[in-house]
Amino acid sequence: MKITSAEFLCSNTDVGKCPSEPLPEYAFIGRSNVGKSSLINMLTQRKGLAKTSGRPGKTQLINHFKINDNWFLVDLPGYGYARTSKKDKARFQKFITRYFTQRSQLLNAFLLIDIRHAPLPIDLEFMEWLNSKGIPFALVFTKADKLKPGARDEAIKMYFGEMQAAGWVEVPPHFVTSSSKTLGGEELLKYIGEINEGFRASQSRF
Ligand SMILES: Nc1nc2c(ncn2[C@@H]2O[C@H](COP(=O)(O)OP(=O)(O)OP(=O)(O)O)[C@@H](O)[C@H]2O)c(=O)[nH]1
Ligand SMILES: [Mg+2]
Repeated sequence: MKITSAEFLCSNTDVGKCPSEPLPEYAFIGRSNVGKSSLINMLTQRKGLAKTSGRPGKTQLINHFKINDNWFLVDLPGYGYARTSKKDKARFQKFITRYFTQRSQLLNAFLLIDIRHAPLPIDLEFMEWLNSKGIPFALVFTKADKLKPGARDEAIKMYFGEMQAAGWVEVPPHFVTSSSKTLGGEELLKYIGEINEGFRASQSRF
């Protein structure tokens, strides 16, 4: 699938105020600084569309981007940033939880993992939580440019080995990306395109 148009629609903390059109939606989540906003810019080929920063904690709101006029990409705040105040952490957790549990058009979450990191408890907990809520998700190993190709495969193998040791019988679909070297976008967009098609086919039956 090709992205031909991408526009920023709105930012907010209230899921009730998110766009009301019943279009398929995909959310990017993961630790602060993992590269969520950069990946949205890479996929849409629009550099400044989502705000990025070298410092963790840049994205603070639920940001909706309308793609090809018929689906949404959503950039969310990261979790796990140690320097966020307790009050802000609780606030983020509240609106992110509401977003995931109430946004019925969310078809798939993409959980981003820095390819250099072994499974971190916070990521595994988040995966378990998504699973418990029945929210489908795929993993995106980001910053692949930081490792040589052979080391990437090894890192992913180790990651899945540890996930299995933590009790995951089936590992989720996964993608390997680099926003700075523009890698992995086509596969990810193909995946979204397939889900979009399934969604539209299921709707046209009624
Ligand atoms: N080398 C490399 N750096 C990257 C890549 N993706 C993002 N970065 C850098 O990582 C930093 C964080 O990127 P963001 O896209 O702002 O990360 P985020 O996950 O949106 O962060 P928060 O909004 O704070 O949660 C920036 O300095 C980016 O330039 C990548 O694929 N490779
Ligand atoms: Mg961000």
